Amino acid sequence: MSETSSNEFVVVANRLPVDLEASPDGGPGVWRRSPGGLVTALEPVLRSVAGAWVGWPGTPDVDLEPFVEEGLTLHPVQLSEAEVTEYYEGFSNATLWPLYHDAVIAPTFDRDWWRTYEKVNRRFAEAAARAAAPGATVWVHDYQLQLVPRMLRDLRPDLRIGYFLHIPFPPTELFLQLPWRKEILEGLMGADLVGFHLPGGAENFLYLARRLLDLPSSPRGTTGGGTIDLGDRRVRVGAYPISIDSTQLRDQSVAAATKLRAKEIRAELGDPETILLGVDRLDYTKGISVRLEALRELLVEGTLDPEKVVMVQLATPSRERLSAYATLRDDIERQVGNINGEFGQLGRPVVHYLHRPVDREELVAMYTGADVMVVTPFRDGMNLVAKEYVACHGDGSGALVLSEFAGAAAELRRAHVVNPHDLEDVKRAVVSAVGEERASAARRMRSMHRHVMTHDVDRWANSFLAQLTEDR
Ligand SMILES: O=P(O)(O)OC[C@H]1O[C@H](O[C@H]2O[C@H](CO)[C@@H](O)[C@H](O)[C@H]2O)[C@H](O)[C@@H](O)[C@@H]1O
Ligand SMILES: Cc1cn([C@@H]2O[C@H](COP(=O)(O)OP(=O)(O)O)[C@@H](O)[C@H]2O)c(=O)[nH]c1=O
Repeated sequence: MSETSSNEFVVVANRLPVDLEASPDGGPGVWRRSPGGLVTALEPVLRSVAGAWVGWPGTPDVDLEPFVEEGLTLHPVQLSEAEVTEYYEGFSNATLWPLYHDAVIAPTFDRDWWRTYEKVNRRFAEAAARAAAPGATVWVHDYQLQLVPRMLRDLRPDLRIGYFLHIPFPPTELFLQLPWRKEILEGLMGADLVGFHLPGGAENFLYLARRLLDLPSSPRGTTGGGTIDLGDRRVRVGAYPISIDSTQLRDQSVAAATKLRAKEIRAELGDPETILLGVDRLDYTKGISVRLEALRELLVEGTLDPEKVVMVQLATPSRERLSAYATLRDDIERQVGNINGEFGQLGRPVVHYLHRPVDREELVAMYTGADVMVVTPFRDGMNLVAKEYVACHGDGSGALVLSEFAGAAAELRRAHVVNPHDLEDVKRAVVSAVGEERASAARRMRSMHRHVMTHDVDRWANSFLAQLTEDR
């Protein structure tokens, strides 16, 4: 243990909240906000307790000392180019990511990738062990680091260790395909508390612990959770649906500057009657192609009028060196081109597509100005975008089309819920969201807004951490 470690609360995640973007001329590089919902959710939580964050700075082969960024102590973990290929792009994002998302594409099982995953998980565990004060609380996050809880406990039995999975925990028959299924479960069993977004994830985990590790559990509460007795200690398991900084978003959405920008955006889009909005990382789990195809068919049939409807699709670049992501980009851009070629006018495309990250201010203005938010993932752990849109519509305006396979659908029940595998269902939901009578649409939105305002990210973190730090 390092003599200087003084952090009472440490978060361990694959990425730091900021990414170092290498400079093409070999200069010092630029720090940018990291992509994805994990950072959106965790950053305000960690800032409020002035904790430390252990993670990869997003660029290979950079050796950095711990540093402080706006009150947060960041502990960079170095990864080589080969480790990025095998641990991050390989085992994390071409094995676990597709397998845990219902095998939407076929997962690859590669023994070298697995060995690198183990090696890198050990490095994260060692970095966390160095960063944590005696008796500290360490919160490990997500599928990239499932072996860390066990490794960290072996190094530092004095710590209290929590683990949270941000993506779905898969149906048991899919998890059973994994050649390293026992090792993963044993890795997670190093935690005092293992958390999932949904009760179904907790139930699947408890079933697999019984079946593969012969560890029976006693049920706890009514949300699929339970307790596994290991003899010398207990592992608690439960569901903790993540959320957003709802108050911050609500307040930002009603600020004069946001309202003005939302109006400007509508004008820049030609003041159409209806703006549909999609906001995603460019990922094959997000179902972007389905909503574009639904739009195309509705235009072909004449159900939607290209003079009156515009769609904005933001697609942040993601995992671009993986072939599945490169192919997806080509496919989406072809679909956008086809719709605009067929239905756009000079200077007035029907689909406005941006393949770059959009900053928070602009994003909130887009949420505020959009009439219908379309969220159609084939599978998604939570989908914070859906909650962010709802937080921005406290006045009852707007409508949400939401896949039943996003974690958020368990809470946002008054959305226009769709099965993204059923194109007719997606079309029906878009039409009903566009055409719904105002008073009825406002009742739906207000009810979802109340839920998001009372179930925010602080509530998520507090409920997890209260359980974690309760007497063992
Ligand atoms: O780090 P990347 O490979 O660029 O990916 C970005 C993040 O994507 C995933 O986010 C998930 O977490 C969200 C918050 O809990 C959740 O709403 C969403 O459904 C998930 O997909 C991934 O789990 C993170 O580790 C990545 O950082
Ligand atoms: C496209 C885009 C998104 N964001 C922010 O990213 C996260 C996305 O979180 P979510 O849970 O919906 O999904 P993943 O974690 O990516 O799987 C959300 O907070 C968005 O506001 C952004 O800031 N800028 C963008 O252009």
